[in-house]
Amino acid sequence: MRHFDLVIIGTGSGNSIADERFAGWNIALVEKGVFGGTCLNVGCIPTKMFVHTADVAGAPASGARLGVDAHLDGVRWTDVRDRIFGRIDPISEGGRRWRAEENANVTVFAGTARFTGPKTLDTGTGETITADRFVIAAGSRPVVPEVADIGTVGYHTSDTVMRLDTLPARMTILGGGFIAAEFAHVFSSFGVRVTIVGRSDLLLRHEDREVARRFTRIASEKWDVRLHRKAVRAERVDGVVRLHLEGPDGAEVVESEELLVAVGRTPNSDLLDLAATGVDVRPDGRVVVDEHQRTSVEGVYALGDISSEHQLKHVANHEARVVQHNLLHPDEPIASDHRHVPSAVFSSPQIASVGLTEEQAVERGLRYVVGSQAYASIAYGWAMEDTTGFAKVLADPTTGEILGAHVIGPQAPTVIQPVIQAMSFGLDARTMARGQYWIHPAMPEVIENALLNLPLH
Ligand SMILES: Cc1cc2nc3c(=O)[nH]c(=O)nc-3n(C[C@H](O)[C@H](O)[C@H](O)COP(=O)(O)OP(=O)(O)OC[C@H]3O[C@@H](n4cnc5c(N)ncnc54)[C@H](O)[C@@H]3O)c2cc1C
Ligand SMILES: NC(=O)c1ccc[n+]([C@@H]2O[C@H](COP(=O)([O-])OP(=O)(O)OC[C@H]3O[C@@H](n4cnc5c(N)ncnc54)[C@H](O)[C@@H]3O)[C@@H](O)[C@H]2O)c1
Repeated sequence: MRHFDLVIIGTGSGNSIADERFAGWNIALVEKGVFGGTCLNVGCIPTKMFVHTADVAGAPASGARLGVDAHLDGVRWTDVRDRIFGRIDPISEGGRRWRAEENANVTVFAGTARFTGPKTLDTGTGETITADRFVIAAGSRPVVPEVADIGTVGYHTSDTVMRLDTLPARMTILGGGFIAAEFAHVFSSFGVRVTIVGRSDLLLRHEDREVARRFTRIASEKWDVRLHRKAVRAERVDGVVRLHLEGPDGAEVVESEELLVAVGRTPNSDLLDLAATGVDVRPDGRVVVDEHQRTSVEGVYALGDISSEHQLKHVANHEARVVQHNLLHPDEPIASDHRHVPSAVFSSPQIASVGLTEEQAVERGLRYVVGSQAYASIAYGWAMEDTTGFAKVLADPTTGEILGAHVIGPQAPTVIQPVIQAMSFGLDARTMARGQYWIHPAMPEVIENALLNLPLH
């Protein structure tokens, strides 16, 4: 049985660990799918390439009210798709080849890994290996809900929907979270009629409620948004998917050519037989790790979607850097910093968030004040004639410590970054607002004004 210094399971964020400092280590990489993981192949990167294209496709429609009459002649779907994956696929293949052929100390196994004993791994290629150390970076996969006959209709998930052969006339999206919001924007901008079916009362319900309400209202004006619905059965009749729902008004059916399932992602821990090596797993499937990303077994680390409460690439990258350090310096381990994890939804409008929502501040019994600012009342937002965007900041009324920030509107993921910086480095709201120049008339003035509007003592 071959023995390695280190085995890394998953080539998403795990693939970044083995840099030149590991040149003297004998390393195995095990990957069951496409090299490079979710973000590169089916996640952040292609979705944002589609989102940018959708923003361009949507621009003519928004020009008329500013006096610019433009017309969208069409979207060449297969050209868009092939341009995007024509750029992505070679990166994935190049990364695989580099590891497999040019890294003398790395062996790549193309198989589904599974533990068969303590620090003993079946690589799924016919070879079982052992190692002193393991990194479990096997990510997550889309959940498919229990809806009768859903398996028979040829539904899509985010793994497959970006490679459709043709654009459907209509698309039903089951789920009301990140993926639903982003793909609704993409496909509707390309001319697809979108219906979103959600279980709860709001889209993006984990966002600050005011933001989720605003987004749900805007979404309902563009898309057919059906909330408080339970999908009970699916069927495909003459090429049309019929999704049977139960809702406040009883039974109803939504018809479309394609169904996209986007109801969350589950950690891939169940594929790994982790009990065989003694690694503890939570009831929700996440691998248990401490602040140093160490699992319950000495020398075995986990990172990213398989262990984190945040299924976000910047978190997985951060944790990979922590694991990298701790592998090299096990006696001086560093801890992951999960204090202020931001996130963004690249829909239309865009949303960004960091820290506590108002609901979380209430739940925790914290004293807080809110400063809000509409985009319409800062110069650039006014110039754009934006009518729906706003930023809100939550702070401690006495110390001015920033507790959270939520932005919905143009460039939200960029506009929020100074608040992430302030929170990370302990800058209070007053100092942040007054202690620096804010370029006039730039979009971050929406943050400056939200800070100035905080009723601090
Ligand atoms: C559509 C979509 C859009 C997204 N957009 C964003 C975004 O804009 N911003 C953001 O921050 N995050 C985004 N995310 C989330 C982000 O992609 C993930 O949080 C991140 O990629 C997780 O990285 P990871 O390394 O933990 O897992 P992954 O990148 O998923 O890597 C895990 C790898 O392990 C492999 N694997 C699994 N099981 C086994 C096994 N048993 N044996 C061998 N190999 C195995 C998998 O094939 C996979 O390649 C998006 C996700 C999706 C689905
Ligand atoms: N921009 C980004 O950072 C980005 C983009 C896409 C995905 N992601 C990551 O990927 C994860 C998965 O995305 P997602 O949108 O699938 O999950 P999500 O957790 O964001 O949203 C899932 C939604 O589906 C709803 N739902 C669950 N079961 C349902 C059912 N049976 N019927 C109808 N609705 C149901 C939930 O209430 C929730 O609103 C996200 O949580 C996020 O961490 C991030």
